[in-house]
Amino acid sequence: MDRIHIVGGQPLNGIIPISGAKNAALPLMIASLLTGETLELSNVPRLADVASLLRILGNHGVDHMVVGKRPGQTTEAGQTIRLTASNVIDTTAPYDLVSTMRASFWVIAPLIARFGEARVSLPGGCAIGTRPVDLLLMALETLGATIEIDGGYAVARTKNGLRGGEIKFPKVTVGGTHVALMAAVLAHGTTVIENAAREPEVVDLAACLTRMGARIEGAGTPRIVIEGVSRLSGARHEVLPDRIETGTYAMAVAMTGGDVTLENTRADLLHSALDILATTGTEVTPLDHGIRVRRNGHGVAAVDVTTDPFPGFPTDLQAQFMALMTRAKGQSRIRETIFENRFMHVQELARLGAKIRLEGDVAVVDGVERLKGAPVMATDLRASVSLVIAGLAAEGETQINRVYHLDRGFEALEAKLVRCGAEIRRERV
Ligand SMILES: CC(=O)N[C@H]1[C@@H](OP(=O)(O)OP(=O)(O)OC[C@H]2O[C@@H](n3ccc(=O)[nH]c3=O)[C@H](O)[C@@H]2O)O[C@H](CO)[C@@H](O)[C@@H]1O
Ligand SMILES: C=C(OP(=O)(O)O)C(=O)O
Repeated sequence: MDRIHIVGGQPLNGIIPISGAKNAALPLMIASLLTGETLELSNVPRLADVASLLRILGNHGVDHMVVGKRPGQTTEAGQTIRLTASNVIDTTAPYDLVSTMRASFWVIAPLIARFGEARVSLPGGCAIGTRPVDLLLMALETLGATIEIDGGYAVARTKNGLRGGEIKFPKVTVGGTHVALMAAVLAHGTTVIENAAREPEVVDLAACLTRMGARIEGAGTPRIVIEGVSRLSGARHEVLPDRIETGTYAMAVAMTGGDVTLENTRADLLHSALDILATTGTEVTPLDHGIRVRRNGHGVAAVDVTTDPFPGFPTDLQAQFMALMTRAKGQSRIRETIFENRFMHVQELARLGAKIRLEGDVAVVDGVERLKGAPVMATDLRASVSLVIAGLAAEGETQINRVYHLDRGFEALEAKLVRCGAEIRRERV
């Protein structure tokens, strides 16, 4: 298993290109199952999760083609992938493929909507809580699917197709909203989703589905109304920038000091995180095609944070923000409200000298003057990158083990950081 070595202490200066969003690309790829025509997605990030999902879609019979580079295109440009589900041969998504990744479970929605049946293994994904799928299944049942759990699989069936209905989510769920949307676009009649997730990735999926001929209103608000259509067509769609990658590098610059322009991204995708970052004393300037992040000389102020569904502070940036707070001046309280077990980075940050104590769903971080490099273990995707951020500021060498988690969500992490002056390298073990 690969290891990452970081020698901390260098400020970051330069340009970091931001990739397409993993959490948008995955549901968009899954949406290709809704039509027999070709869906062309551009700005798709080169990530392990994308490769895993291509395997899952391939198993259903979806053909894919990665389009070659165009003249003038840099290596930083995301890939363009054409997906064609004209010949779906299998509506089962098997355990060994689905268990590595949460989003793969969402294939259940287009499969039941278009083919009237789906047999999908219960999912895996980052071990940050129990992560049930009851609300996803409730949404499908509301639209008329019958569901049973059989041998670790969710088996969904419908005799005469899905029917529109009123789906009321008792809590905000991103996956639930994606599933409800993908099922409702091909259902007979009108579906209303109440308490829908407002995340930009939901809006991106709705935009793509609309291009494919779906009739959707209200995406980005808590109430989405979908008028089912009998068929969808192919379309071209560009995956939106990754707001979590954007926030991660912004926090890295706040941690090390320096001056970095994050290119091909949008400040409006992560206002709450950027506002919090500005309160820590980091200069954040939205630009036309990116965001400039600067911190020179002054230290980082301690700020309290509570994670919340969009537009609140994202849980997927909580670990990175905690890394930043380990060196803040004073005490910060970080409350995690989305996942019950998303503090696995705490004990690893402690190896670097961080002072953090847990009080239920709150991590109390007392900023220390300096961190010292040590061997640490990556436990999940965002926890892993929080260790990278801490390592970039720690004295001496930090060695991060189990980095395959990072490869699920961060494209060319080392290359992007090295170009800005970081001393970071991967050891192939
Ligand atoms: C691939 C992807 O896009 N993953 C993101 C997605 O995960 P994911 O879609 O899994 O997260 P959800 O928004 O569904 O989860 C929110 C909360 O609802 C709970 N819940 C969810 C479904 C359900 O059927 N029952 C239930 O109780 C979850 O356990 C959690 O406590 O949104 C999360 C919250 O922004 C992010 O951290 C993940 O990065
Ligand atoms: C938790 C995440 O991914 P997944 O939902 O795939 O586990 C994440 O992207 O931070």
